[in-house]
Amino acid sequence: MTEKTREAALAYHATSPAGKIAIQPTKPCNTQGDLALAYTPGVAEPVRAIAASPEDAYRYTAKGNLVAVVSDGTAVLGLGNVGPLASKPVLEGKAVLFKRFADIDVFDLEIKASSAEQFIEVVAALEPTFGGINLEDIAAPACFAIEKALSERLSIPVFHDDQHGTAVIVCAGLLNALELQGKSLKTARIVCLGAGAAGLTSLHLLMSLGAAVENMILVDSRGVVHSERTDLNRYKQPFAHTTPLRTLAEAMNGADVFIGVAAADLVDAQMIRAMAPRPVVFALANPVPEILPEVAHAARGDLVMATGRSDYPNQVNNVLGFPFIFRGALDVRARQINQAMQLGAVHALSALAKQPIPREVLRAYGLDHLEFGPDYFIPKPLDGRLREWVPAAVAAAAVDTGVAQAPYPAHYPPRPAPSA
Ligand SMILES: NC(=O)C1=CN([C@@H]2O[C@H](COP(=O)(O)OP(=O)(O)OC[C@H]3O[C@@H](n4cnc5c(N)ncnc54)[C@H](OP(=O)(O)O)[C@@H]3O)[C@@H](O)[C@H]2O)C=CC1
Ligand SMILES: CC(=O)C(=O)O
Ligand SMILES: [Mg+2]
Repeated sequence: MTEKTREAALAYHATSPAGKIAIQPTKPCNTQGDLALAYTPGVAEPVRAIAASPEDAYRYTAKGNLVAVVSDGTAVLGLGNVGPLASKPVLEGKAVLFKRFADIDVFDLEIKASSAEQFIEVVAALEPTFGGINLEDIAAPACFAIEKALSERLSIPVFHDDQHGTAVIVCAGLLNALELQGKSLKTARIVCLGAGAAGLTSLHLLMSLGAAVENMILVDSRGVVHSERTDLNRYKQPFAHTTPLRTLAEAMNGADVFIGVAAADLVDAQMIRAMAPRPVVFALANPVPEILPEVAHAARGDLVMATGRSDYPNQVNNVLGFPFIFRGALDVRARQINQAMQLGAVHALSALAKQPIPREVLRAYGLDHLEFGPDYFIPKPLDGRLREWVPAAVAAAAVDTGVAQAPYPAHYPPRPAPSA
């Protein structure tokens, strides 16, 4: 990051009021009469109603449109375990995006927990407050057990954004990028650098779309994940093949796809040159990718590329997922966000990228023209059509798979065909 950008980012956050989000009332509270409704004695009426019928919480409180964005600060972007307090700008950022893109209200909750069990207890105890839980920036492997325990205990959706949000966008982006390169997901040789929340879950969702585990090479901080390693946790083990490959450089030789969800500057031009013809390079670590686009493009002219950032073309980032996936899930009161709902989002995103781009989207990005191609194979976050396309696909899949507790909303676009 340049010194100028660093200063601009700090000034942006420090401008009064500090931070990025505030809470505001939704009902008038200006007169004695308003006060008597908002607070005592009037407030006792919804209290009585909810005590008698818990479902009424969705009618009389903000619960149904309120999501907790929760972190323990153990894997904040690619900056590592910086702790819960330092995760607050990221969580406030997620809150802004939930509100800006999907009109969902958020409390950001930075939890100082001494163990995964304590973290689970704290979050589980918050269930009455929220319509859904978005776990954020919790390191693997603890994130897998935390999400599983909370999903089993709670009857509201629990969604680890870095796992499933990222996986949805990686899949949507990769389907389109491979199409542009004339390659198939079934036969593509995929190298994934990063065997944590984002990496492992992206590989699993890619497999549900037809990618073959035998074509995947997983790489972590100790090199290639292979069958002779004795240090692998149970989440990495399914990807441990018998192979002579040991280093990232060896793994990249002949690869069709590189997915980087690890840390900054781990890939060099030589590795990119060693990939197969017409490769796909997703360097998704934030804030600094595994390789910068200018370096990768200089290495060869036949690649298509994405990063996780807003300042390059093709932003493969979970911002395209979590606001819209939760919008669809909340609107049908889904009990969970299952794989069918995630795949609904994948197909909606990849299809939307092939539609002509409205003028207001071009304007927001200062562009005259853009069409489906190497510089545009995933929708842009400021595209207002995301708010229609993705929630509709997610809500339809929730209804079809029986996890919705409310019907497909009447104000949504006409129902898309059931997801495959
Ligand atoms: N663009 C997007 O939308 C998203 C991007 N990300 C980015 O992906 C990265 C990982 O996030 P997440 O999965 O949540 O984090 P985790 O902590 O769960 O996983 C990090 C993984 O990266 C590996 N790793 C870390 N440093 C290195 C290194 N120097 N060389 C090789 N591997 C390394 C770790 O290896 P080991 O297992 O050996 O410890 C681990 O497997 C971050 O940079 C984050 O910003 C994450 C989510 C969304
Ligand atoms: C985008 C995001 O969630 C991350 O980098 O962690
Ligand atoms: Mg994250």
